[in-house]
Amino acid sequence: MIIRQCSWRARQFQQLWRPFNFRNLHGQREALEDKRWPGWEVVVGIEVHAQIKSRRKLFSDTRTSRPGETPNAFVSSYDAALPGTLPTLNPKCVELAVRTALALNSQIQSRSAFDRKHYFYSDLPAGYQITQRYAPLAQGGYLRLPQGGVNVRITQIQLEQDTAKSTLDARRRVTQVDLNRAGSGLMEIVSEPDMRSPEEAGDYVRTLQAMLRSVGASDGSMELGSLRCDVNVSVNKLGYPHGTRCEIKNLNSVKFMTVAITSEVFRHIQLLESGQTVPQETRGFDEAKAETFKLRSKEDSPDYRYMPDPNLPPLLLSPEYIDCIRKSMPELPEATRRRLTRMGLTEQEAEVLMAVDAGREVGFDGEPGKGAVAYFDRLAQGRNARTAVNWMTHELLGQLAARKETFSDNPVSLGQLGELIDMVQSSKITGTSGKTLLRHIISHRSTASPLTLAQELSLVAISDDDGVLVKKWCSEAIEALPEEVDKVRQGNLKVMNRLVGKVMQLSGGRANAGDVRSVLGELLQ
Ligand SMILES: Nc1ncnc2c1ncn2[C@@H]1O[C@H](COP(=O)(O)OP(=O)(O)OP(=O)(O)O)[C@@H](O)[C@H]1O
Ligand SMILES: [Mg+2]
Ligand SMILES: [Mg+2]
Repeated sequence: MIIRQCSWRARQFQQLWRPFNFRNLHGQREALEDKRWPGWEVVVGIEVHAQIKSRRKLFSDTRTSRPGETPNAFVSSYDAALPGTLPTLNPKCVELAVRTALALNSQIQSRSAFDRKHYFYSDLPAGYQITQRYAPLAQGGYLRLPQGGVNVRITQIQLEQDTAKSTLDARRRVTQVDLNRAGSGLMEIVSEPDMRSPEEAGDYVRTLQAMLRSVGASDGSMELGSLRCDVNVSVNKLGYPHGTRCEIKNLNSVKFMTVAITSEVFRHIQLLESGQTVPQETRGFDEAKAETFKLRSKEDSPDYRYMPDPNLPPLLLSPEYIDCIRKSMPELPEATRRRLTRMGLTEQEAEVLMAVDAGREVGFDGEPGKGAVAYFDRLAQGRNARTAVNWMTHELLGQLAARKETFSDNPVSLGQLGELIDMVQSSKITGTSGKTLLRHIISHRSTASPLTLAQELSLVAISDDDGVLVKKWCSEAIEALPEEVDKVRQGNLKVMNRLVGKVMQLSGGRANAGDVRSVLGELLQ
């Protein structure tokens, strides 16, 4: 009885401490030595700006645009900051930010508020950006990294406006401004300085990307600019307090981010080892040189003159509203992984489906996008999950990859692949014919039913109840390949595959490989 009580208490204690299980009593992570910089500890904190995947902008009902669309085509008078225009908050943006906060175990504030952050730059028509620096939408929380099981704590999640895009034309000495992006919704997700290596920072961003996509909040693409990271880096001697941070801006891939952190770490160590101090700076990253460069020092940093926005009332969220969103939350990556393996998929197969899913574009305003996991779920309904995953990963994804196409180009409807699998399972067509049929559907972008196509392409399995046809093809194969026959008779059973292949060729892929093997076996005895 006592033992049971103890283990119950231990479990409770463990659960209570789970978010902080890699920390000491001061809430800090235990320092680990890294061979690349012995004696030093690296500290990274990341500010992520994720574009909210909403149809409309944050405070106007103008459509959001993609990079590459006609410049200045999606701009309302509010987005251009014409005098007299007023903001109206888009509830879809709030909903997607709340989903994100729930997924990050963050406390959603029943009252949050909007501030103006002032600075003058060509990409900011109003001269200020509306943000939530002082009373953010959500505070606290953590993201669990699958590799190593580290929890990165979240400081806060705030809603804010995106800026316009300015491009410098050096030859003509002009700056061109495209207001399409101005006023689109962003979430700033600020992490605590909890990461301890460039690789861990990379894991954090990748895990966050997958989470944002799974809840439908953002496309989360660094390459396309829908996810932008400001990375804060500092170093300190092991066991000492954190050093001075430098913030690196404008990194457009996870790979460059890890390279930038590594080079920044060595720069800090070099400064400190030569007896200098690290000045707090904002820095850029030169991809060609793989090193960071100074943009501005802390002293030059602008005074943003924050003030509450007088045109926007506080944002009040009721517990009922938050509960309603909690109940309609899409499945998070960790839960998907668990569910798929419980369905009988190997971890590797689950990873393949989820990696394909992670690369997808999400739907607008939280609508489900065209995901590989959702496709698989419906394909597996009423069918064997293993059969479904084999067809989906090896055949469908395999054939698409061979054509250098991705799952978002997939022309095979769920109905078509389902029917095709059922035809193979009920031996209406052979597995080989099924693959041929799939290749035909993909290459011709055919929308016809697989049964009709199988008839047109003469792929329907032969009705050979007494096995006369199979026997005939087997005898022909034996006659055509005497050398192989000798080898099989001498006990080299691997060569049997060549005979089976020959029969398949003679039958146009319509013979059943199992039947062929047994008939060949009988004839060669
Ligand atoms: N010593 C440190 N080393 C590395 N990162 C740090 C350190 N101290 C703080 N950070 C990180 O720096 C970031 C600070 O972001 P925050 O948005 O609060 O402020 P900011 O960068 O001053 O403002 P802005 O949003 O205008 O860029 C956080 O992600 C935090 O974890
Ligand atoms: Mg910030
Ligand atoms: Mg910052």
